[in-house]
Formats: sequence, structure tokens, C-alpha cells
Amino acid sequence: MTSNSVIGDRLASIKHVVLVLSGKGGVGKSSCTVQLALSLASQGRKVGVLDIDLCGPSIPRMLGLEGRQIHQATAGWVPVFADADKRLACMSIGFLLPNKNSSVVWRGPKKNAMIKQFLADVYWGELDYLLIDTPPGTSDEHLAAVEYLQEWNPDGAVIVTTPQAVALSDVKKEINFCTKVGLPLLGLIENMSGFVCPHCAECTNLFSTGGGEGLAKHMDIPFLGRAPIDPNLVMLLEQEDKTIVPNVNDPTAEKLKTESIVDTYQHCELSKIFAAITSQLESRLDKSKQ
Ligand SMILES: Nc1ncnc2c1ncn2[C@@H]1O[C@H](COP(=O)(O)OP(=O)(O)OP(=O)(O)O)[C@@H](O)[C@H]1O
Ligand code: SF4
Repeated sequence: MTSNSVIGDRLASIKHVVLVLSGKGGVGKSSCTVQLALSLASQGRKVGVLDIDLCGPSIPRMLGLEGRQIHQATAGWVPVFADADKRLACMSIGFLLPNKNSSVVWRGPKKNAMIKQFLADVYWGELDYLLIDTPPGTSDEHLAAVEYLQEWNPDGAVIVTTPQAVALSDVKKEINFCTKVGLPLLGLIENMSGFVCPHCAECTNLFSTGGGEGLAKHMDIPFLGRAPIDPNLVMLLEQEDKTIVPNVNDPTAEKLKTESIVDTYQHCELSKIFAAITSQLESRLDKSKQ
């Protein structure tokens, strides 16, 4: 069997394949991927996250899975699960490196081979969603993923941007890339749009807001929603022990210590926003499959 048909066999048990892209680094692409995954998993969907940011894999850290190892079974590489119910599975080069400080300094062909191997060898089983977190910009990793997936019609791309003009000009390039390679644009998320006060949960617009929505309108892309900066999300994603509820003032914190990150995320303000974003995304996917 050629490795392309192996990729086809793997994808046959996955309902939707969605790439998450951003024009610029640091706009929150990985954290939006994680939140889309947590939101979908908490609604009972089976979700896989494939981290193809080979030089800066951050998904294992954000999901609290750093230091975990993948296993080789006869069916392929078994991904790492973020919860006991196996609603959320993850694969990243981070699981293959000797330690979290190891760096990957690879040229294009080696990166392409790794991405092909991820697509061909990971045994996801039945999934509702495979979310692919990509590096910023349009690099070897994007081209490789699009090339290997093209034959199997991935559903498309979700674009993440911040509201500022500097990120928006880069995101236009990303949108043009998708159009050029025939990747449907499923929607745009405006991240870091305002700031949620940790004391009163009031949202303040520190910088401009609405730039992403304006761009989505201008480029005729569905606008999926606006996610503010939320200090509770930083605590959840950056702290090592994900079983501790992000809001330390929450009286139910003790009880929540046994919850998985899929459940703990529900206590973040942003989970409500991402529930609305995933519902928009799902209805968009349903429409495009009709
Ligand atoms: N809405 C948000 N509220 C609070 N913190 C956020 C939010 N979005 C992102 N962050 C934080 O901003 C930092 C950068 O986010 P992230 O790593 O997701 O960006 P990225 O676009 O994937 O970056 P890279 O280009 O390095 O892959 C992280 O520390 C993350 O926790
Ligand atoms: S939003 Fe309200 S509670 Fe929060 S810092 Fe400002 S004044 Fe204080």
C-alpha cells in the first residue's frame, strides 16, 4: 500500500479535518485550537489534535501532557489522551523529543516526512474532528499538510487573528494562501479582543476591536466570534497541574481537583464563547457537506 492510501484509510474514520492557521505568531492559534478541541470534547464529540508546529510544539504543554510518551501498537502510533473518557486525543512531535527543552532544527524534506508519517501512522480510531494546529505563516509544514490531505478533501481552515492591523495584514496573506491551494475558509476567530477583568468579569477593549470581523466581512469569510484576553485561560494553559481549577477564588475548587482538563475548562469564561464558536463552525461544516 502506498503511504497516500494509508493516509486515506486513516482519514476514512474521521468525519471532519480542520486546519487552524494564523498569519502571525503569538496571536493565540494554539490556544484557540486547544479551546476548540476542549469545547467540542465537552459536548461529547471525539476529537484529535495533531500538532504540526514541529519547531514550536505547544499543544502538549497546554493540555498538561508534557513528558507523556506515545506507544507503538500494531495499528500504529497510539495518541496521548487528555481525559480518561478518551474524548480528546493528541499527537505532537513534543512526545517524541527527549525533553521539553530539545529543539527541532530540520530542513523542509525532513519536516515533510514527519508530517506524512503523522498522517499515515497515527491510529486515531473513530473521530468526529481532527484539528490540525499549524505553525504561523505559510511554511513547509502547511504545504506538506495540504499536499498530503488534498486528495481526501479536508473540510478547510479556521483562521485566527488579533484585532490589530499588523496581524490583519498577515492574515490576508494566509487567506490568499488558502485560496491558492484550494483550502475552503471555514471561518475567522478574532482572539485577544478586549480583556476580561478577573474581579468583575467586565470586558474592556484595551486596543482596537472588531478588525477581524471587518476583515472577515471584507474577504467574505464567515466570522466565528471574538474571544477576549482571559487571565483564567492563561492560568489554565500555563500551569503544570491542570486538575486545579483556574479561578482560585472558586469555592468548588477542591471538588474540581479530580476533573480532567475537558471539564475544568468549563469553568473559564471563554468556554461559553467557544461553545458559540464551535456551534457556528459545526453548522458551517454541516452546510458545506450538504
Ligand atoms: N484569549 C486569550 N486569553 C488569554 N491568554 C491568551 C489568549 N489567547 C492566547 N493567550 C496566551 O497567549 C500566548 C500565545 O498564545 P499561543 O501560543 O496560542 O499563540 P500562537 O499563535 O499559537 O503562537 P505561535 O506562533 O508561537 O505558535 C499563550 O501564552 C496563551 O496562553
Ligand atoms: S473592570 Fe471593574 S473590577 Fe475590574 S479592575 Fe476595572 S474597575 Fe476594577
